[in-house]
Amino acid sequence: MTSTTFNDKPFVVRSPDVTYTDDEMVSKYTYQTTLVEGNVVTPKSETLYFKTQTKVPKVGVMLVGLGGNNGSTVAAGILANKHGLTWNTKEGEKKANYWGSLCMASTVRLGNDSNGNAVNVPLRNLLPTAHPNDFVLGGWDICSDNLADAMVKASVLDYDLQQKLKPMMVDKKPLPSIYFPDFIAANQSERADNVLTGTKQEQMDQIRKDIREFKEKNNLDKVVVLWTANTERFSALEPGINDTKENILASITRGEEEVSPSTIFACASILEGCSYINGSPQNTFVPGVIELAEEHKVYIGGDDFKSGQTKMKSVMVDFLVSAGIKPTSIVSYNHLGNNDGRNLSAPQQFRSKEISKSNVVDDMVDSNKMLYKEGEHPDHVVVIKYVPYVGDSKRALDEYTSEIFMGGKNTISMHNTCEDSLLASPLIFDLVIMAELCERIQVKKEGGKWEGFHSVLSLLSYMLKAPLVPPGTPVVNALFAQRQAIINVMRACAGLAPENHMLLEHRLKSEIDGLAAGPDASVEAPAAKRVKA
Ligand SMILES: NC(=O)c1ccc[n+]([C@@H]2O[C@H](COP(=O)([O-])OP(=O)(O)OC[C@H]3O[C@@H](n4cnc5c(N)ncnc54)[C@H](O)[C@@H]3O)[C@@H](O)[C@H]2O)c1
Ligand SMILES: O=P([O-])([O-])O[C@@H]1[C@@H](O)[C@H](O)[C@@H](O)[C@H](O)[C@@H]1O
Repeated sequence: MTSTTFNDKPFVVRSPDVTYTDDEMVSKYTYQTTLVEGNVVTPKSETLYFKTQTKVPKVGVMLVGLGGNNGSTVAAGILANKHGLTWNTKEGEKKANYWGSLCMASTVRLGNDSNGNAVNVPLRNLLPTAHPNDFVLGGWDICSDNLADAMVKASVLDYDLQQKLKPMMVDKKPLPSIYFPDFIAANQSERADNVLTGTKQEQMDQIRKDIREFKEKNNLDKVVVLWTANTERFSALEPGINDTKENILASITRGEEEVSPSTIFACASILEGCSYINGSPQNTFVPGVIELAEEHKVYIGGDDFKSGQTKMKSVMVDFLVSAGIKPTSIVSYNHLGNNDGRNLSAPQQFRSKEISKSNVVDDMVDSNKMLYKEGEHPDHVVVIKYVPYVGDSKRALDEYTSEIFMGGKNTISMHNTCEDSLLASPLIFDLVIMAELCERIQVKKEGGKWEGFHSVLSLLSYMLKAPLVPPGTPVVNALFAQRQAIINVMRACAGLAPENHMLLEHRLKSEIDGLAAGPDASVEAPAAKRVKA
């Protein structure tokens, strides 16, 4: 009976297709796909080379909305883990961890040992990745509260832990931010005491200056900027205003009304060469911003953290449809009482969220034309109510009704208490870790030139409700397909075949050669050292 083993040490790949130097690794990879033309199917393969810079840089993270529930919880989480804090609760002592982070707390099957046992490793060990404990955190908020007060106001963390963290957070204050009242709920105005003034151009220039000064003051190799501020209303897409990179920058210079704070933050980040990630549902990435990112070869990713209720929906619908069961009605209700919920109680902000929560089933439904006719889709309703008493502890109630064999019906009802910030904060770590890693990866074809991924970093989709993808490419929402994409790209960079789950070595009568340990299994992996990028 084989079993699984766990190994958290960095590994070295012994292969003629993988070379290591002091600061990079290069893998030769055969990328295999299948071309379908009518009823003719042709296996295709292309030789690609992946080059990964293996020295982990010093990373700064600047959060827009640093003083919010997510922002203050991210700050608290890093400090608690960095200092190895424990704290008392009525259930006993708790210890800081990064649970809920794909990179920091999930494992992947690396392969089998010579006895056929599966060897599982931390996902983050597939390649050298940044560690959140090493992140230098900063950012902006329209509210001037210091992070200790913000943490208390958020009421997310246990009291004893808050008490231990307060001294470390009381001197941390968000930078003043861009505030255009029309883009978020009017009920947010009372907290807007930390705002920039001046023209839109002057405010963008200030944000750019903030990024440069933060990088210089902390001796950083790079900065990643991430929006976890309030959900904005959608921006109207207007030719001449935000349709091209030239027009969006000219619109900012002219002070066009329709340019949102989040779009200005995105442009500022791109112009400073910083990856920018949108954790909220608004359409920050108007066409002009995407063009600007492509021109500057900067990564952008979004939209809207996929943290709890929607994450479960992307699993449930994938399970049902891939089992040949036809969901016909999906009703998603939740109530929450945090400031996010308060902002979402306004119609335009709710509409932004309704869109991102609704589109998550489209790809799975479209994939099965045996269940759904062209254009047919389940009834799908999203309801969000603001109930102050429950705070950050969002209560999600979902009902999935499906048609099954021979006219039967199946109904699945679910109650899911999502501690929203404790589920979203680990995703913020993952988004930054993966965006930073992708900045260190280049790909080329045989005889081609090295280049990065497309500026729209769709590999981040696992963490997001409404994945932004390169124009004209497919959106994948199925959660485990998204996870496997991350794993297999990391495996390709390491020179390893994609995980195919076939396990033929356990399914055939005869042994499969090549499983035995190689001539020198004691080769040490090159230690990943942080130096200036
Ligand atoms: N599980 C989750 O928590 C989850 C999941 C998906 C998406 N989101 C989104 O993440 C965002 C943050 O969620 P939260 O619970 O932390 O909300 P929050 O209201 O507690 O925090 C938002 C913060 O942004 C600040 N802010 C608003 N406009 C700003 C601006 N222009 N510049 C800088 N700061 C600004 C607010 O003052 C506040 O401190 C929301 O848009 C929410 O929809 C949250
Ligand atoms: O849990 P999830 O669906 O991924 O995401 C959450 C929503 O359920 C909730 O309604 C909203 O207030 C949060 O901002 C977040 O978007």
